[in-house]
Amino acid sequence: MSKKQINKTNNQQKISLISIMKLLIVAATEAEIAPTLAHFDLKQSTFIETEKFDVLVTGVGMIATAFALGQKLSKKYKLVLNVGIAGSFDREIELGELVNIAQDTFAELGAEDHENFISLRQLGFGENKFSSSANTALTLRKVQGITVNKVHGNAQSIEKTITLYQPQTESMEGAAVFYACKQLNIPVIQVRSISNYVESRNRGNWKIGLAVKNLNDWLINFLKNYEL
Ligand SMILES: O=C(O)c1cccc(C(=O)CC[C@H]2O[C@@H](n3cnc4c(=O)[nH]cnc43)[C@H](O)[C@@H]2O)c1
Repeated sequence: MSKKQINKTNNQQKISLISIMKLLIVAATEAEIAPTLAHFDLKQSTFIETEKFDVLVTGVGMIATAFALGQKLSKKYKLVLNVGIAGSFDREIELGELVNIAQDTFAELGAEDHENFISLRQLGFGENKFSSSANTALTLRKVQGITVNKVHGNAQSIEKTITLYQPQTESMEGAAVFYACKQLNIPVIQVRSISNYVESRNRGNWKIGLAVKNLNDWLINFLKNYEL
């Protein structure tokens, strides 16, 4: 075989290896990852492919996330990284702090029983709590999250949710990403930047700009150091 043919074969092998070992970044909105896309000179789109990683922008909420992952998640990804902003129940976590969501629970899946709530698990319909599963070493605070359809903004419902789950954070997608990755046995991590406290709704208190900046500073650094 000539030197040229050997190089060609090696390049083909490299390309096929890359295509089966990629990282998939999952975010709900383009706004949450816009600085990272700009940094790597990537055009905004709902699905972006690069040599090292792909980016999937799902839309907000569990249904949009499940649909988008149903379309794009496959065994060619060796790791899924769910990123975004989130609310915190825990006042020890500062606004703008990044957290590693170690466990995430579908908080609203179940049945009301008068004043009480019966979880999906208690009803006997399967698990409602899912875990981050990657070995990737992250030096971020590990927290327990919940995933909701309806962002909390009422003192009474916040109290009930704290009693039920003792959560530290909430998002609208995390548990759906963990669930999809578990179905395909793909390692997954979720990193969120805290934009607001979970409290009686006061949008003026949210620090979205700070949370998005800190998230993207971290993500750009992670991607620069990420090896296939
Ligand atoms: O208004 C903006 O400029 C803006 C920029 C980037 C993102 C947003 C969002 O509203 C993102 C929605 C996204 O945020 C998560 N999130 C944030 N706080 C909470 C919360 O307290 N409870 C639940 N989810 C929260 C959620 O995952 C949404 O997908 C706006």
